[in-house]
Amino acid sequence: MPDTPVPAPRGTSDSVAPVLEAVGVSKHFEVRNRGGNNAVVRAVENAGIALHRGRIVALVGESGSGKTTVARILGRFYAPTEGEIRLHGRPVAAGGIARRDYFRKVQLIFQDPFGSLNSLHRVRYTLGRALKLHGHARSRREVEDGVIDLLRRVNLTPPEQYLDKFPHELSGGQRQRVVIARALAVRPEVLLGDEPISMLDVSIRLDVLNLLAKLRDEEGLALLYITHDIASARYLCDEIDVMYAGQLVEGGPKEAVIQSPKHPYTRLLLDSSPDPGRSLAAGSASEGLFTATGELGEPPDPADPPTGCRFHPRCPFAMDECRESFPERTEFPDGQWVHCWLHQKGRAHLLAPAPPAQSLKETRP
Ligand SMILES: Nc1ncnc2c1ncn2[C@@H]1O[C@H](COP(=O)(O)OP(=O)(O)OP(=O)(O)O)[C@@H](O)[C@H]1O
Repeated sequence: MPDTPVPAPRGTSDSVAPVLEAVGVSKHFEVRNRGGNNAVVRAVENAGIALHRGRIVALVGESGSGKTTVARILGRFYAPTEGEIRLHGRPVAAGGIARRDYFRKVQLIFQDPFGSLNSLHRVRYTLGRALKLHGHARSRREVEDGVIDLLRRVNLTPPEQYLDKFPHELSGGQRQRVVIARALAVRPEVLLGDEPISMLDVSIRLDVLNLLAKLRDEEGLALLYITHDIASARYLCDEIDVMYAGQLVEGGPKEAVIQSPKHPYTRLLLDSSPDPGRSLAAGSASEGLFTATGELGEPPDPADPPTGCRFHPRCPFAMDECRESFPERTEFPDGQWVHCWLHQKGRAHLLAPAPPAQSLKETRP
């Protein structure tokens, strides 16, 4: 993996209105627990996320933190229990925007390229059908040209080599490119990628990340990139949002979040991954820092989450306030933000990193 991350386009997300936005969304699932009683899984609580043209937001968090649920709410697979989704500022719920129109603008890419494609259909049919369904090609010639163009855009070249392949004749990375091409056939403005590289061979992950970067830079797509892996988030994204047990705890420009985390949970994540470049190159995302639960402890049960800030039982700085209520958002001039009582109570200095052992020795009298 190269050292240099893909450069972010100029401008900040604050300067323009978001294409797609989740505003104060919660998702509660009603389930039956092991004892046969009704329970409510509080998968996402009052989350806000904004996706802008030509920018990629990473949503990171350990397994079960609610990332997929956020993507499914944004993709209109789930209706939020509370809050709303806005496309170009217009609420989408209750007839605001027809589902078909919505799916023309917003496409979701799943983790599993194997399960996402119909094994009985050749690439030509899969992509051609998507073009026809959305009215972007009619005649045989238009469909053929459109399919070839899509294959080129996802770097499956020469395209003729892929037209008549079945999914099982493609590698995992090629299949994921076909999945992305099918999403592009719709001409969306937003792509929601739910761990789009985690099931791919390590050797081809970087290619798919670079393809997503190209779609951002050259086509101005707004992207949500869901991952366990901070290394790939740092490589690809412009912003990183951190989710813990259904609550978005921190976010902002990626380097600000990585260099100067403002939430103890983000700090723990980063401390568990001293070299964020390593986990992408070394193996699967699940081998990265988020499964190092020995260090991070167990996440809470979403059917019985802790009160207040859900991180407080694992937080070394927990105060009474943390148990009582979830803090307001603290904003910083560079666009970084955090929900943490340390900042509300003037105790953020506790988060400052300890000086390295060497410099301690040097300054000792
Ligand atoms: N349809 C559902 N019914 C009941 N509970 C659900 C449903 N979907 C998700 N959950 C629960 O909501 C919580 C958040 O799940 P979600 O899949 O969004 O997390 P995640 O961060 O994407 O995890 P992973 O990284 O493992 O995919 C989990 O406790 C999960 O079990």
